Amino acid sequence: MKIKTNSKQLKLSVPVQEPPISSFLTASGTFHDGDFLLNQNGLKLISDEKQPKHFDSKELDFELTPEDLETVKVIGKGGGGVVQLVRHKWVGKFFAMKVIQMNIQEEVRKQIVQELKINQASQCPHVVVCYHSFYHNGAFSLVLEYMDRGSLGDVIRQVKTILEPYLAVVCKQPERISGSTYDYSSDIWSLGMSVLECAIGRFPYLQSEDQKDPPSFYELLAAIVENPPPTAPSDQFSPEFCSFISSCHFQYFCASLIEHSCVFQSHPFIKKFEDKDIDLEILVGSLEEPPVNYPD
Ligand SMILES: Nc1ncnc2c1ncn2[C@@H]1O[C@H](COP(=O)(O)OP(=O)(O)OP(=O)(O)O)[C@@H](O)[C@H]1O
Repeated sequence: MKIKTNSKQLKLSVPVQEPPISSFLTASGTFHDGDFLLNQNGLKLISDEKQPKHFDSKELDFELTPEDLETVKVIGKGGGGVVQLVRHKWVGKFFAMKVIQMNIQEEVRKQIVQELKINQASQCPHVVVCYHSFYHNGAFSLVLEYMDRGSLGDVIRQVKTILEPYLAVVCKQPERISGSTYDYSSDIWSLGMSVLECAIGRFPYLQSEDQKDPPSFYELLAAIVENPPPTAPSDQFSPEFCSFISSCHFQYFCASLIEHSCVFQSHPFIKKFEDKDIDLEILVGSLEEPPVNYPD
């Protein structure tokens, strides 16, 4: 007898085969990924000449090991892990320590390694300094410059919206990070969305001002795919600002044009306040609450 089968019903999803632990962790507890080595002594990069290059504590004139740090309190939580306020036991200096649990999934590990490499290599004065990083007891720890006002998100929670002149200065600073060869179209799109959120005081993909909870991942995905990209309301914002937000979308959807990008270098919105000497300290000074993460 011949049984008729529906080929669709026979589809099986095969679980992704993750590489064995030994492919990224040595027996002595050193995490490795290509030329990247990380353990409780810190980070090393093996150059082409196979000479390990040690990364010493950036800009610090004292030693920094995990044992030198004591936790004061937890100050934040992000997608990647928990952020603690820590104090150097002997010197008394405060740091923010981001602790990310090692993930067995290769893709997530690659992202963590990428973040660690970028943090380590960054020399930009507008990027939070990563003084040191460790891998210990199954977790990555990044010892970061402590920002006593928290993140831009923490500032918006207090001021609700940020005025255009300050946003222009903030945008001008990411420009300095990226330089003229910046070509991450999705990050340009994210910048546009973040700046718009700061300006209107709510997540741009929310349906209305009453909807306080951010959408779920799938709601967001559907909104991005099905709707035109959010724009700045032209009756509330300058033509330059509205054009800047639209340009960020445009750059994203026309990635090939990125090379010739004029978004950061010469966009009228960025240039508009250039000679006005806008000081972000005035924005920070206007916050009513004391520094959110200040030690008790
Ligand atoms: N260097 C820092 N100084 C002071 N507070 C910080 C510092 N870094 C992070 N925080 C606090 O911890 C919170 C979480 O930060 P974290 O970088 O883990 O996540 P995120 O950037 O908000 O999101 P994601 O993990 O998705 O990137 C921030 O919102 C902020 O309040």
